[in-house]
Amino acid sequence: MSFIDFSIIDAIDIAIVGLLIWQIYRAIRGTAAFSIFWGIALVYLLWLGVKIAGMELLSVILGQVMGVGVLALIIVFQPEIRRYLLMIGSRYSSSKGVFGKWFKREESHSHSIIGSEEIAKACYAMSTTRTGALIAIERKSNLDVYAETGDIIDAELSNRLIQNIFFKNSPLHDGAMIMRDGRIWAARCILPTSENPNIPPSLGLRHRAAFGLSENTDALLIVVSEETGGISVIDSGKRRTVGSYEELLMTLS
Ligand SMILES: Nc1ncnc2c1ncn2[C@@H]1O[C@H](COP(=O)(O)OP(=O)(O)OP(=O)(O)O)[C@@H](O)[C@H]1O
Repeated sequence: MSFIDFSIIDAIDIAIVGLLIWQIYRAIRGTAAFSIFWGIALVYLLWLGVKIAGMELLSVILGQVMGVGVLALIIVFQPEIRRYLLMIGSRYSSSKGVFGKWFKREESHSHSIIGSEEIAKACYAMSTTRTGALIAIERKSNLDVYAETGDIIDAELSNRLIQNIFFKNSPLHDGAMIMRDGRIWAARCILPTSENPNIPPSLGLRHRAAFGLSENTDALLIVVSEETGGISVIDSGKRRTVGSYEELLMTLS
């Protein structure tokens, strides 16, 4: 009986396959790729059914379709695969290699943010005018994959330029601004939204996007609420509200 042969290796094997399927599901749910994935899964099930039923000709044809299907899958899912691999890379890469994950956060906290004064001035000004803003400051995790979703600016950091970007009528105001090495790297970027059920329902998509990036990377996020003018700093998935310019400057320095 095959059940008697069931070993710990088989259990690990099944667990890894389950985890892979779960990760694929998470990566593609809500996208057009999800429907394609289901289509292919159905063809695969049909192929298994046909094989069990002993229908030789159909089984050979569907087998060929499945063989070519793997290649077709890679082509169809190319953008998703690329985004996912980049996401994994940016999450786990650091100068310390694989183990960097455990060290980088602590290390990041000990460094002050370059240009913190200009950022704090801009955020405080936007808070008083209730201008919504979302700023992601890159640390060790590479944010290229997110910067690519928007427009690369690579401009010198200045209080006025930040305000100009988030000014309501500016074509760049929507989405997030990404900062790298003390420069404004990109604007109008789309960040992954968090699905954490513990985020207060009063916080909308801007805040959820900040939580989402913070959960996936070690970036420091600043959110200025358009609704309340409140400033939040989100770091390692934890939000801290900041009441004054001095407090924000202290948090960033
Ligand atoms: N995934 C995302 N990535 C980047 N920016 C986003 C994302 N989703 C929403 N935003 C930004 O957030 C804005 C909508 O914010 P929304 O009002 O839903 O959020 P909020 O957290 O309630 O913030 P506020 O307090 O400013 O209203 C959008 O116009 C867009 O600029």
